[in-house]
Amino acid sequence: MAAREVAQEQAYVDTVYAQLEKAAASAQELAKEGLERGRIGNEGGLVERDAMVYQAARRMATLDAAHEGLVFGRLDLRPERDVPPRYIGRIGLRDDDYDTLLIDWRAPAAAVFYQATQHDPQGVVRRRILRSRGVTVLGVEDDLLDAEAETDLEIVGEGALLAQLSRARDRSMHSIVATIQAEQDKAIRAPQKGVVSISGGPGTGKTVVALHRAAYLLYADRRRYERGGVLVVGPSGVFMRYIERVLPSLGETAVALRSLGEVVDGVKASRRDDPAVAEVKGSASMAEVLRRTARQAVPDGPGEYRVFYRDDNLVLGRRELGAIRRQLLSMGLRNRSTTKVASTLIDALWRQVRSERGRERTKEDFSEELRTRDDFLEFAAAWWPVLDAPTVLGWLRDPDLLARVSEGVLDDEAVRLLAKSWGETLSVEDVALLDELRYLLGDPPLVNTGSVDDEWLSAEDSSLVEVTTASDREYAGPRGWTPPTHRVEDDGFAHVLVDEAQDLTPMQWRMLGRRGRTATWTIVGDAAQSSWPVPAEARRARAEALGDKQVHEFHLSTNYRNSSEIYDFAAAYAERVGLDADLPDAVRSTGVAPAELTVDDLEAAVHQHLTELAGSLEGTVGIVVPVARLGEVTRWVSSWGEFADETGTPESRIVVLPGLDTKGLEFDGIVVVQPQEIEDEAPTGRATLYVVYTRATQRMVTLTTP
Ligand SMILES: Nc1ncnc2c1ncn2[C@@H]1O[C@H](COP(=O)(O)OP(=O)(O)OP(=O)(O)O)[C@@H](O)[C@H]1O
Repeated sequence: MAAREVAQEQAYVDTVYAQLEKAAASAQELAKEGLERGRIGNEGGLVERDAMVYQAARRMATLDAAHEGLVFGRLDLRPERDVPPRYIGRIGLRDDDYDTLLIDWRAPAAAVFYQATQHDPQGVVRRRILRSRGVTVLGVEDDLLDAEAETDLEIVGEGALLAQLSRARDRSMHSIVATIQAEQDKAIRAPQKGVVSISGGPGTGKTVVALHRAAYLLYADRRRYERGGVLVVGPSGVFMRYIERVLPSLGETAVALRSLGEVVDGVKASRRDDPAVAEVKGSASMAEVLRRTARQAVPDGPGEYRVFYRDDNLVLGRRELGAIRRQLLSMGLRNRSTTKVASTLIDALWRQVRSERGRERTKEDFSEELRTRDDFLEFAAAWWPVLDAPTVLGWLRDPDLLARVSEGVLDDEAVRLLAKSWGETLSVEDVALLDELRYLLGDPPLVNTGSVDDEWLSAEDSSLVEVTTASDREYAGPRGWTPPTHRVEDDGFAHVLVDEAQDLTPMQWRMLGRRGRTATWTIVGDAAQSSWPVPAEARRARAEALGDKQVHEFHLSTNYRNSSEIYDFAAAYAERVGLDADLPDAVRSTGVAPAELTVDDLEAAVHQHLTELAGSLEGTVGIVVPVARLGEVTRWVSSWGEFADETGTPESRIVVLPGLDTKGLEFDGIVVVQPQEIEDEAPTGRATLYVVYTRATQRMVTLTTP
């Protein structure tokens, strides 16, 4: 019976793929036609070409992405409705007569696929999930939702969800379109306005649900979100690589995926400060410290200007210059005031002109003379240069300046920690400080480029070689969307999605808030997994970032990641150490409890258990270590030749990583090395260890020396 059902579905799926081929061919045709238009050689042709090539590229990207597992669902409704079965897929497709062949999973007509339950079947008799590889249907799994309906439908399989959850994990997250659960679907399709806040314990699908929500929004209001951009922010580069395939696999690329170290356009940081330093740099007090810093005189700038004018010796010394600086700062952002510097200095100098010969001339004469003097112009430029944020952040390396701007805001210990924290490269925590300074300083005034723009647009100019088209830029890679410039005015997005939000520092909330002033938001987090030690301060910063937007709360209550044995162990730990954890139900059991072992020889034990897990599990294995042991354990593992092919790259099956870096990730097997040390490493070490204990899908071993 099962084989017969599969064969029937295969016939339908074949029809859909044939239509997909046709759609792809017509998209290519459109691209070709567009390029032809570009050759006509007038501006209209170019614009049309860009629009057509862009549309075609978007269509092709969507069609390409949808290829794998294109058709994944079928709904049979009650017979009295007398409608043919509905097929649900990654994209929508119509046949040549414009009849629906496949419904996009995000379309209203597909909602019932996710929301119908036995308790409330909503007219659905049978929900069927098709399991495929490439274009081949491998099997079907059915749910009978309405046993009373009179039909001759066959029921096959025993639950697509459990089959999906038991699969071996690789290093990337996968889309869950086929098995989205009803409570998850509600969050995905939540009203677009304001803020959707999704909470839930470990493994409840917060991340994957949030990403499907981004895809849903792009579907529901493509114009708005594609134009304004969707920003997805996660804790680390490793995490962003883990999730980066989900949206493209749903056909969506108009999304900027950024880790917290990459939120500021053009900046990339991955180094993390020590927890104690991170606490200082992340605290809201830093906003005041930076405000004062951005008002300081340029540290190596000139301290005096002298000029002899007719009979007068005119001098601007430190005190006068300080007053002029404050006056300029009161007039607007520092960089924006560059245009007012010369005239303000001239005003101050003119007030010193007292001699008769000096006063014979007008102020305009005086001004004109100064503006042609090289020494004056050089002085003005050096005294009030256009400042970029990294330069000003660098001022804080000077202990005297740091002490001056921190006075009364940071305590001595915080100042000491900051003073020795600055490294060769920016840390993740520095990025939010940098962003704060960008806004305090302002963009420099735009230089007038005259008629350059007009020249660029001239299609007659045969020397004009176009390097990229809009579609090249958008579809260049998985992290597609970028703002048009690095200027603060282009920082805003139409939607901001924050994952692992419980870890954001107040300064990071400020940074994101500036990107989402007019945006809708999705915020995802679990307070018990927080590694930020001052939650009340972060809550205030979050509220400020969101302003008066309405917040819609959603809660997820089932853990789909961990086996129940592993999650019971983690939950018992959370209770024992007093974490106020949101404890979901874990639905899948393996019959294998985690092993807590005390060992004499740590290296030999890691080797033994890694060998065992890597041998018995098909998917990924993580070795989680205290930060202080990262180098040592990494050396061990790379010296064991048998794992050489499976370690060493970001895609490897076996990875060694510190506790904090496991946030958001999952592995089939986990070896936890010295859990007590992980707990003791930071004030929030218990939350970190709880995160570590909730990463494994199948097996977990903890190793402790006596
Ligand atoms: N409806 C579903 N069908 C299939 N798999 C699912 C479903 N919901 C969640 N999962 C899987 O459960 C795992 C956990 O999901 P996810 O990482 O999104 O959880 P999370 O709540 O963000 O976890 P954490 O807070 O612990 O990082 C993933 O492998 C995800 O694919």
